[in-house]
Amino acid sequence: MECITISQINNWKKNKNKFAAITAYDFSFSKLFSNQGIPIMLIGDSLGMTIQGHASTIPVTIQDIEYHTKAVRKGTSKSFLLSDLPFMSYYNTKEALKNTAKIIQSGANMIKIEGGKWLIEIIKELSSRLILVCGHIGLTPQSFNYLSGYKIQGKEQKDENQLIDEAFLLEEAGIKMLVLECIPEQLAKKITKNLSIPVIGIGAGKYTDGQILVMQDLLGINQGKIPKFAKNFMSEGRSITQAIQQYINEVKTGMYPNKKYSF
Ligand SMILES: Nc1nc(=O)c2c([nH]1)NC[C@@H]1CN(c3ccc(C(=O)N[C@@H](CCC(=O)O)C(=O)O)cc3)CN21
Ligand SMILES: CC(C)C(=O)C(=O)O
Ligand SMILES: [Mg+2]
Repeated sequence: MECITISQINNWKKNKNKFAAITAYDFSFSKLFSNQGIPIMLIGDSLGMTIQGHASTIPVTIQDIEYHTKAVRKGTSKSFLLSDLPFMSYYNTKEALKNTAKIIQSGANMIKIEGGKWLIEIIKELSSRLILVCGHIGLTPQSFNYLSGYKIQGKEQKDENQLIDEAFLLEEAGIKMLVLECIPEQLAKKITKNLSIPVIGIGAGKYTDGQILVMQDLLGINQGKIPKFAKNFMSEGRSITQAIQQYINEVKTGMYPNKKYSF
């Protein structure tokens, strides 16, 4: 089966076809999500919390992401796979290149890195070598300590301006996709409209080109603190496949995320 490509994803943005992405960490769920028509799966460093039971994503290693990326790739030849580079695995260009190689060789189509301005040179190097890079700004969980917890970002005018500037800078440096996490809906709308690359939101309201959720949140498996934006699609007695269909449908029609799940 042919794999979804970045040019297809670009077309979805152009044609205003909203798309639903989901995190996946293993073979079984990868196969199920892919068979249900999920076009993009993220091997997220959230696995440090959802799979390993840590209190943050900080302990996740490049070996962990390699292992899970390989498992997820075994489950699908169709879905576009995006893998996080974990904490401190891209602190300079050399480390970023070395660790990107491991992840792409494990089966990822694109890598994702968290941060703004400081990443410019690294993104330029990676994209000049024709690596697909996804940015991630707003709430960046790898900066959990610096941010004093998992909180909404971009609420003050100056933070809003900084996020807009960073989004432009990252696009200019060469990212081909951007994740916006936990920011006000109107700010995400502005950024999405003004970038030519696809923007995926989580807790960023309904105007982004795509949505992503952590699989344990949308399948009601998360027994800890549930973020405001996370919707349990397993309610009303649905099966897992029905829940995934419901999620895809609600994203495509703009039903999710409504006000209740946005900032
Ligand atoms: N299961 C799970 N779901 C996630 O979405 C997720 C992870 N794990 N781990 C990595 C990060 C951490 N994330 C989080 C975690 C908590 C909140 C949270 O509780 N936020 C408050 C915001 C409070 C505010 O500033 O208004 C909320 O009520 O949603 C948000 C994102 C998102 N990611
Ligand atoms: C929440 C998403 C965007 C992520 O980075 C992860 O799952 O690690
Ligand atoms: Mg992540």
